[in-house]
Amino acid sequence: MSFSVAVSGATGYAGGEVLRLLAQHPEAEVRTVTAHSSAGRPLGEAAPHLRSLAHLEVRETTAESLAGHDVVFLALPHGASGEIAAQLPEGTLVIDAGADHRLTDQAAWERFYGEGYAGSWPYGLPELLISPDGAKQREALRGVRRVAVPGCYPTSAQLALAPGFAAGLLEPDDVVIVAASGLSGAGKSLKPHLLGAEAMSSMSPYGVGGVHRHIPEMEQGLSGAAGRPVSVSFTPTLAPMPRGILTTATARVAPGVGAAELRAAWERAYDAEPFVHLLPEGRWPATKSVQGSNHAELQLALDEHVGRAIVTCAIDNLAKGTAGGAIQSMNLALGLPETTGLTTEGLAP
Ligand SMILES: NC(=O)C1=CN([C@@H]2O[C@H](COP(=O)(O)OP(=O)(O)OC[C@H]3O[C@@H](n4cnc5c(N)ncnc54)[C@H](OP(=O)(O)O)[C@@H]3O)[C@@H](O)[C@H]2O)C=CC1
Ligand SMILES: CC(=O)N[C@@H](CCC(=O)OP(=O)(O)O)C(=O)O
Repeated sequence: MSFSVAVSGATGYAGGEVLRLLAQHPEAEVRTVTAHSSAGRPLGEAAPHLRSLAHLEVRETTAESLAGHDVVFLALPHGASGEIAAQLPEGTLVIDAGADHRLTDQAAWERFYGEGYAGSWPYGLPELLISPDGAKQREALRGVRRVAVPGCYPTSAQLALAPGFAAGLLEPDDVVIVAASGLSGAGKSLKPHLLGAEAMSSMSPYGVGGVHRHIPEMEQGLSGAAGRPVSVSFTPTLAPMPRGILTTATARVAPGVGAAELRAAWERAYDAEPFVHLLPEGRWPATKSVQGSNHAELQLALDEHVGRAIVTCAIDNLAKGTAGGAIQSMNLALGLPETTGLTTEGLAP
């Protein structure tokens, strides 16, 4: 059985990666691609790497152009997907790569995004531990017709720390997360600080001081895992690479927690997961190993000097951090094997 699919924001980085993965998905048939300023042009002009889909004409993003498909992916700027999603039939599976439907707390959404809260949808991170009893988000995605795909930083941060919170091993009030992202995380539109001359051979922080919009999303997920409020200090940095996120997340361990107990919690959480793995001791995550794949690599250590767990996680921001996670959720929603059309193999060198 194959499913008809429309992808909006098809000429952007997130939409383009959704299309690259759909082109290799055995059950998906991409019928429609939509965007905005490139409407009326062949997709191949904006996305020459998508050879098998290059002939499709990009259409304007409207409820009419997206109608009549089994699955619609929205990869639009923040604020644009809430409005269009409200016009799509309830029976259509709508998967939003943007932030419009990620947060359950309206006040938090408005604080970071402004007006236009559109309600929350099932959160598309199947491996996320959602309570101290070991339940995962996966079950909440089976058969749904709406999915909010997580932000790329929150994907890595929550995968990094949720096992420790669910197991009661980490203190909730002293969590520090620093992450480096490849430049594609900022999207395709022109931004002066992302010009090659500014961003190559250089690293710099941005969104410093508790102002990045991914903070409430991280706190929402980690609080669920912990069963009590978790507060997060988060600092993003830009790294001179096209793709990839390397997150370093640290938290104080509860009194008496040792290294073996920490390791066992992460092993228990992820040993049976197809796309999230704790590396063997002594090996550390690298963005290169996960490039182009739906894989998240983790490693951890106990810094006994300061009593902190240090957890690192590498993902591809466009794959597991967006499009891969979106397709994994699509598979669950449609009742397909969760791994269909996805890979754990990265690119080397
Ligand atoms: N880049 C990333 O790593 C991640 C991105 N996301 C999310 O995915 C979404 C898209 O991001 P990204 O691909 O990076 O952005 P891009 O800037 O690369 O692409 C934006 C896309 O949206 C289209 N577009 C712009 N304005 C409108 C509009 N008013 N109506 C319809 N279409 C419009 C553009 O079309 P055109 O070019 O024709 O104007 C383009 O196809 C965002 O919500 C982002 O938060 C989520 C996780 C990670
Ligand atoms: C490098 C960079 O600029 N990254 C983006 C995050 C991209 C992403 O995943 O987030 P959304 O889906 O919430 O847009 C940022 O910090 O705003």
